[in-house]
Amino acid sequence: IQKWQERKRLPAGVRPLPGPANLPFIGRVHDVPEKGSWLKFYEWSKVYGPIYQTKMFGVTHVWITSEKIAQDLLSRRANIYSDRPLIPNLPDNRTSGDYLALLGRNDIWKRQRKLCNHLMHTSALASLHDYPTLERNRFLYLLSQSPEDYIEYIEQFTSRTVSRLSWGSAHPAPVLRHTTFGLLETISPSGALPNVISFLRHLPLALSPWKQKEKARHDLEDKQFKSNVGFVRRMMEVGRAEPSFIRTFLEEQGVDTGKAKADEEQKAKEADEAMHVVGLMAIAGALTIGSPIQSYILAMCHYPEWQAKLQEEIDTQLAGRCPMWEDREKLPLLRAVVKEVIRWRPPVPTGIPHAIEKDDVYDGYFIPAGATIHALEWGITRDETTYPDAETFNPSRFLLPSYPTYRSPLTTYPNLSGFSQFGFGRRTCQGVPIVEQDLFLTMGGMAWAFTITKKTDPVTGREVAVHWNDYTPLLIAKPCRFPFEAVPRDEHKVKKMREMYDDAVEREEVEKEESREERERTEAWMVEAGVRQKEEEIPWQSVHVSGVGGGGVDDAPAVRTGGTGVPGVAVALGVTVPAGATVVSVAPVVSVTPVVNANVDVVVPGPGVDGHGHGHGQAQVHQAQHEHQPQPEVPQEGPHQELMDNGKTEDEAKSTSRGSSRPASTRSVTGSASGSGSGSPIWGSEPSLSFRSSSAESSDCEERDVMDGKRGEENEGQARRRVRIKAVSNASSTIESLVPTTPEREEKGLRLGVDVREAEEEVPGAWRW
Ligand code: HEM
Repeated sequence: IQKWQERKRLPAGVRPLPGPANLPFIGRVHDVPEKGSWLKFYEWSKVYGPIYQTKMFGVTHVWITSEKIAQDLLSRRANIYSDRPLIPNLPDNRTSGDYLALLGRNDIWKRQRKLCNHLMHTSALASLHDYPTLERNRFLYLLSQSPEDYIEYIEQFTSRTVSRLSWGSAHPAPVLRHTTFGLLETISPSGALPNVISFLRHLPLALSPWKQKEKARHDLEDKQFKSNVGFVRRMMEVGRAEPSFIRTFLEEQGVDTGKAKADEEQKAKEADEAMHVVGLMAIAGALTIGSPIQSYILAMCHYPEWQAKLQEEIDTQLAGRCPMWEDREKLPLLRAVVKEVIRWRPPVPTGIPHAIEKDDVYDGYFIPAGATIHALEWGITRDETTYPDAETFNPSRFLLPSYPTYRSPLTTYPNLSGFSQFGFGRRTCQGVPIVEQDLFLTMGGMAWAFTITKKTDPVTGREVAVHWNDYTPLLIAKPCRFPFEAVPRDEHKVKKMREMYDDAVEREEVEKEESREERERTEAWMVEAGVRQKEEEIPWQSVHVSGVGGGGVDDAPAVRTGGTGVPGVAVALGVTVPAGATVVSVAPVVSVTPVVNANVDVVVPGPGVDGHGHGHGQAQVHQAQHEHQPQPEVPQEGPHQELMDNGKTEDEAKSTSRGSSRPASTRSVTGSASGSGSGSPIWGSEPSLSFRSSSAESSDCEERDVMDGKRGEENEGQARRRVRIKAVSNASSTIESLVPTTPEREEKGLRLGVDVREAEEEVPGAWRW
């Protein structure tokens, strides 16, 4: 019947679009893999041509793999091709006004897009207030300290930068990350079943796990957005608001009252709408930009020759300086690399779909009203007429006149403006200035600071394989974790990175204090939403530091003088201690109960403890009773229950880790929550307890994991860094006398030592805001 109806709709002489034969009702759903769906759609384009259709549960999907056709339809016929389809798992997406990018073509969308455009333009004129540089400087140093945590640091970079742009502060970044990735799941075809089996959307809330999850996520997001705007207002009142999209809006709207009530109501409505527009901009920034940053590292592993050329350009043009945004005219190759990374591995490979509002005919083919139109970005970037030898990463295509994509002058081109990867027509991406600056600075900064290479297996001496195209399956695709080395290029850069980081951290001090109220509030919401565990439920870890020498007690003077880290305490923190860092963290004495968990970074202390009879330290990791735990002052960026969440039973997790400290070099080895570590060395070149038990190739590559800390290496990495461990010495009284309890510490419930936060701020890699 459906086929007959469709044929009846066809105007005379017009053909239906080609495409694979459809099964009744489900169409071709079964053919589309969950992972890399764009590869399948691209494969079909090789069979059916650059515009073809598929059916899925009665909906017509049109796939376009030619930039020209995408322009012809989505840009030149924008009056009928600018709507958005309904997202079954977010059924009010076209009308609610919460997410501008998902709105239908209606007045709300027009109004919001105008505002978004204005805010973006204003901010771009002020060079985004240098926020990307500030965060880039922080990012480079963190990456240098722990390259294996690159995903975490990249996500921090993108979410913190866009939080600053949106609300003038980085404090909303952790919650933004959580709610944003939840939204990505909600709207992605592979993220929620109703998006594929659309009738599931009719299930009532009580019966729909997808609706329940989305509601909880949305509630949290709403509270957070309101809190963020409240924060900006509060700062404006005292004249301390940093520049931001919201501040621009509120300033222009005029914060003065004394107007007619109707005006005030109208203003409140407008402010509410602006809150959502800015929220969406933050979401878009937090979601997307991490993809090309990660793809850059992947590209450098496979194309070292381009990295060498890029380094040469930076070195010669900037005389050893780290690239700044003002240098862009001088660095065409860097701009070409940025563009080529996006072309080579499109961050939104399936595109964001449009919907057509009226029947249309293109090149003799019928496109029915209501069809979902996909500009398949993956296919568009593989069009050999525009991008010869498309599979190869080749920035030359934007720099040499022999290529179709060359454009002069090279002081301006290549750039990202008008690039197909940011969409078409009236729905084009509004965030290009942010993307351009973020990518220029991070990729340029990485090329300046590090040589990225594949790893070498220390046993076989062979290169460790790196995948080419194993990407996450959601709408925004990111490369699955892969191993690599990021070797600082010289000592000067190491020093410089530290200075840049210190400056960035210093700048944040005041801001942290000012946003304390909001941070505490959002922390409580995260707990309420189950993203974090309640403080009293957290299985606090305590580290029993015993033995002589480098084991801890003998190093107590370091605590007193604020000198180099104490080995035992360093273990307790779970972070690498850079030589000379002040690492002091002695938490209250808690009863030391059966040994349970050894999930910590093990730090071989650096200079400064050499003189303390190193080699005899033992670290035993215990689970503490937690009757009298102090409340932490600093909220964490992610869930902190992961330590005990690695799928291990308590028995499995029981372990005692012992070892001898190795002096001199500062070296981090990770210990695992599982395994019987008893009596085996945890320090040394071959740790018996390896946190990263799975190989990079077998890494779990689900986006969700990254945020929830449930599975996958990424989360293990986060857990390792975020867990709060309390140190207790078997000679605690000695330490207590060396580090007297202050009234302030007493108040916090801390009997001993300097609180953990102090050390965390000192040491990169610990959790932070
Ligand atoms: C690498 C990063 C990014 C990529 C690849 C990207 C790509 C895209 C794409 C493909 C679209 C859909 C265009 C269409 O429907 O034809 C889009 C829409 C949009 N993007 Fe981006 N984007 C990125 C970053 C950003 C950022 C940082 C912002 C922050 C302001 C942003 C804001 C938006 C908005 C507001 C829309 C919706 C426009 C509308 O529906 O009217 N994007 N983006």
